[in-house]
Amino acid sequence: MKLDTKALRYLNPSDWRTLTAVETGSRNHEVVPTPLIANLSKSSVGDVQRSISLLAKANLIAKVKNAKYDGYRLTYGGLDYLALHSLQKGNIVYSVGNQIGVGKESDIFVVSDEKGEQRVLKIHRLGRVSFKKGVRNKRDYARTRTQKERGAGSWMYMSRLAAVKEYAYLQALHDVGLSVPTPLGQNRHHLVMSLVDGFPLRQIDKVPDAAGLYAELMEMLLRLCSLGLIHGDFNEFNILIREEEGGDGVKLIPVLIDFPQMVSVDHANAEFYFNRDVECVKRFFARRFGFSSNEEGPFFKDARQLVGKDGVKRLDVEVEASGFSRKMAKELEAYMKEHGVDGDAKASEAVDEETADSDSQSHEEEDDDDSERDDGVSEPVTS
Ligand SMILES: Nc1ncnc2c1ncn2[C@@H]1O[C@H](COP(=O)(O)OP(=O)(O)OP(=O)(O)O)[C@@H](O)[C@H]1O
Repeated sequence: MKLDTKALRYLNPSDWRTLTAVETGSRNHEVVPTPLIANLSKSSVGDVQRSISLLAKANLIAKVKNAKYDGYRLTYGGLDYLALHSLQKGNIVYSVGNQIGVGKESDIFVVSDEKGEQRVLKIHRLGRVSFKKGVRNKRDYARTRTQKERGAGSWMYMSRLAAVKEYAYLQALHDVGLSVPTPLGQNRHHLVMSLVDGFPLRQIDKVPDAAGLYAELMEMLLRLCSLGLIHGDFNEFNILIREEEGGDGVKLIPVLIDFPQMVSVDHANAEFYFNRDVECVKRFFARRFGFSSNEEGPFFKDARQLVGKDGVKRLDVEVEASGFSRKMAKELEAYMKEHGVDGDAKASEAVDEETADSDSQSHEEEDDDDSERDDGVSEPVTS
C-alpha cells in the first residue's frame, strides 16, 4: 500500500483534531456520525466541515452511507498519518523515503531522522487481505457488529497489537544483546528501527563458511530458548546478513528482523515451533549451500533445560509485564489463526530449487495473489 505523505505538511491543527476525532469515534462506531466528529474535535462547525472535506479528499477518511445515518470512517491512510505525525513530533521520523518491502502483513519504508540518518519504518497491516477482497466491508455493513468485533477484532486494533508485540520483543532482545535492529520508536501500527545494512539470507547464494553460519543460527535459536522464547518463524526471510570487517577478514553477521509468531517456551505448541525453526534452517542450508550438519538436533527437551539457567532473564515473562500482555498475545494469536497468518514458514518450505533463484520476487508475488493465505501448517495443539 502506498504511503502518500504529501498532505502531511499542509494539515492544520483543526485538521489533525478532526482526524483524531474520527479515530476516537471509530473505537465504538463503525461509521462515525458527523456530529460526533464535530463534538470530539472541539473545533467550530465551519472548521470541522472544512477539515472533513479536506481529509476526505486526501483519502484519510472515507464517507460511508450507513442505513441509519451518514458518517465517516478512518482509512489506513488516515491511521498512517496519525502514527507518522506522532513519530515526527517525537523526533523519531523526519521524512519518509522509499518503500523497500511489501510483506503479507506489513509495508517497509526507509525513513530518516532530522540529521538524515536512515532508519526503517515498518507498518503493520493486518486485515488488509480481507479489505482487498471486500469481504470485510460486506460483512461490516450488512449487520451490526458486536462490541468485540468493533473493538478487539478490528484491523486497526490488530495491526497495533502486532506493532506493540514486535516492538516489545525488539526492545527486550536488543537489551540482552541479541543481534536485532535497534528499536527507535513505536506508535499505533507503526514501528521504527535501525536500518540493517545487509540482505535477507534468502538472497545469498554463497557463503565462505556455511558450517560457521549454521552454528551461529542454531546458537541463536538456543539463546532465544534460554531467554524463554521460541521464534516460530525463524527462516531465510527473517534473517538479514550483514558484513563486518574484522581482523581475519570479512565476517557475516546474522540479524534477526521479524517475530510475528514469537511465543513463550511454555506455549502449548512451543516444541512444534522450535522443531520447525530448526528444520527450516537445516533445509535451507542443505538446499542452498549443500551443507548438512553431522550433529542431530538441537532438541527441544535439551533447549528447554537452558531456560533461566545461570540467572538468565526470562523475556517471555518480561515482555508480558512490559505492555504486551498475555491477553493481547491471545487476541493477536486468535486473529492470526483465523486469518491464516503464519509468517513465512510455509513459503520457505514450498520453494524448491527451481524457484529459489528468483526468490525475493516470487515471495512478493506470492504475497499479492495469495490473498486468502491458507498455509495449512498443522499445529498439533490449539490453545
Ligand atoms: N531493520 C531492517 N533493516 C533493513 N532491511 C529491513 C529491516 N526490516 C525489514 N527489512 C527489509 O524488509 C523486508 C520485509 O521485512 P519483514 O520480514 O520484517 O516484513 P514482513 O511484512 O513480516 O514480511 P513477511 O510478512 O513477508 O515476512 C525484509 O526482508 C528486509 O529486506
